[in-house]
Amino acid sequence: MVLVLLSCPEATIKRFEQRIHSTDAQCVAEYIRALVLTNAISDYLIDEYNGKSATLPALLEELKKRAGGLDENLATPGMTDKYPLHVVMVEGRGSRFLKELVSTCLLMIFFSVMWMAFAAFLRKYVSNMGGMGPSAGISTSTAYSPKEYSKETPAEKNSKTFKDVKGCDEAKEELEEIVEYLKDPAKFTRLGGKLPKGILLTGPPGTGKTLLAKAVAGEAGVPFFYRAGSEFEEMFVGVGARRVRALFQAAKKKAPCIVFIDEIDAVGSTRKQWEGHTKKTLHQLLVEMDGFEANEGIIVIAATNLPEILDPALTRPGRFDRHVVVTNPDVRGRQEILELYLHNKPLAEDVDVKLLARGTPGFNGADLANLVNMAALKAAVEGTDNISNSQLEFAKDKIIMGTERKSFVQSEESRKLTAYHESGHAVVAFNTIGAHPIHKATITPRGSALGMVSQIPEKDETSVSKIQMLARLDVAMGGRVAEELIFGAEQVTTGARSDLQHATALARHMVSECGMSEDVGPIFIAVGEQRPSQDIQRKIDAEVVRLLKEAYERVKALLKKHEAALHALANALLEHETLTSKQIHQILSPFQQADETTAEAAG
Ligand SMILES: Nc1ncnc2c1ncn2[C@@H]1O[C@H](COP(=O)(O)OP(=O)(O)OP(=O)(O)O)[C@@H](O)[C@H]1O
Ligand SMILES: [Zn+2]
Repeated sequence: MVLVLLSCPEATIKRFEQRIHSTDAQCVAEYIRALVLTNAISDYLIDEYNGKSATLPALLEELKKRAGGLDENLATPGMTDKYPLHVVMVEGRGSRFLKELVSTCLLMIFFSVMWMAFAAFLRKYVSNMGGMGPSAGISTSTAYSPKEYSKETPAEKNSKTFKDVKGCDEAKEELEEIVEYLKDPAKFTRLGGKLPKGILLTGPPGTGKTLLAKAVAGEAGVPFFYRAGSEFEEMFVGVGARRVRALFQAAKKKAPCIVFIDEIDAVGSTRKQWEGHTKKTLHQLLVEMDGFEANEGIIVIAATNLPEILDPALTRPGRFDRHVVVTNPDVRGRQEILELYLHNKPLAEDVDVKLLARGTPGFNGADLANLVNMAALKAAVEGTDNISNSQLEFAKDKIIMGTERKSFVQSEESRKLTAYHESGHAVVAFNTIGAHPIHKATITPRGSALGMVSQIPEKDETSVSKIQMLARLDVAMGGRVAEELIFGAEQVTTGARSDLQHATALARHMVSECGMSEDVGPIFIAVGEQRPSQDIQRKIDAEVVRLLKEAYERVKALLKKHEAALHALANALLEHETLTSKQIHQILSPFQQADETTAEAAG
């Protein structure tokens, strides 16, 4: 039942007479009450009685009493506000009307919202096209129009300088000249200087290419226009080209300035030529590059991780003809980057940035920034006043291996097996000439690994000797051999899969790429490239197997000899879970000394 409060008796009358609500007794009563309140009852009665209204006053009196009590003024027009009429709508035709009303309203609202959303989408899309012109009736001031670009003067906002980029001194040196030019183009060209229009920064992701481009703009104090190549990619033909045009129009107004196009391979790759609109975008970019003089004060810097797939048209003289390589930082660079991000953070006494830099080979600038950030978060969560070595180590391991799986329940046998496996790697590394020093061993599961032994090279390696390669093979075998030695050949697990994968790849590399097998000879056969003859392939396979088997045998002999050390280390790992390089040395050194004295005694 729905109760509706109406202060308008006319509506009640109308609705009753249109028979759109129930006609049960209660409703009839309300109808009559409304008739009385509006004085319409008199007309009604006159009609009913064919104009005979003799009985009217009496009847009226009676109805008035029933409808509104005995108030004399009740039927007076204008009193309805004082006496609002409550209409009771009973389930049935009345409620159906209400339902219809509500559903019609809802439908109307739904369609209006849909229409508005569609209109907004259309507006945004069309305006993104970079200006259909006022004839289209849509504003051209979009994120990509020259107007917006010129509003964007990041010279003030972009406070990056060369001080914020570490570990790529050579790249910085090469860009120094550009900074000098941008500071005062007139002076530079007066002295006969000639500059490239376009510079291509190449190198792996996260090495600071974007940062470097920003620093050039920051050093010279000129505006920096940033666009990612993918932003020029659009569904509609011509949109990308228009955006390129808008970008250069804006840049010309702000010269001297830097235009930076990140991931230029998104528009300039040879692999995308079949896509018509990408071709148009690339063409527009070439037109723009050719369209300004080298001394106009615009330097276009583009970045890519994949220079080899770039369309040669882009790298032709007069376009991106200067290439600057930004490499992953070496150990000194890593230390500088770590110091840069750590300098404003409180550090515990035990933090050794140099060691941390040594322990992060392969990390790029972005990884190192991330490492420091993660360690700071960890310190905050643990509520310590400063960042400690263990927090930095935690962050490093997390980046290398994924998150520690502390909640992971491991059976005691599995823990024991992991402890011997990792100790196997460590004991071999400790006793093999050419192996990297051990940095840490742990049996805390992390990512997909149940444990790990990490080694740190003493310095960055540019080339690796055969003896070092063989040592790596041996260390990789250490885990599996220890499992077999302690638990028996039947009990070995799949845990050594990645060790074997690594060892096999290494052996193949030695044989087919580094000329480290006499049988195969000094030949280079890159995987997947020219197919060697079947004869050579057979030899390579045989040599790979031989190297692996020999390593296996060497390690077996070594671990048998050092079995006591293996037990000691495994037990320590089971007890402490993680051992530092110092602890490992303390455990293993006495055994080594004992071996030496027995050897001397025997000799
Ligand atoms: N050499 C470096 N010195 C200082 N910080 C760096 C360096 N390299 C990277 N970073 C940090 O990593 C972040 C990401 O680097 P950036 O975006 O410049 O790398 P990129 O080479 O352009 O990567 P991508 O190729 O993925 O675009 C930077 O904002 C900065 O915090
Ligand atoms: Zn292993």
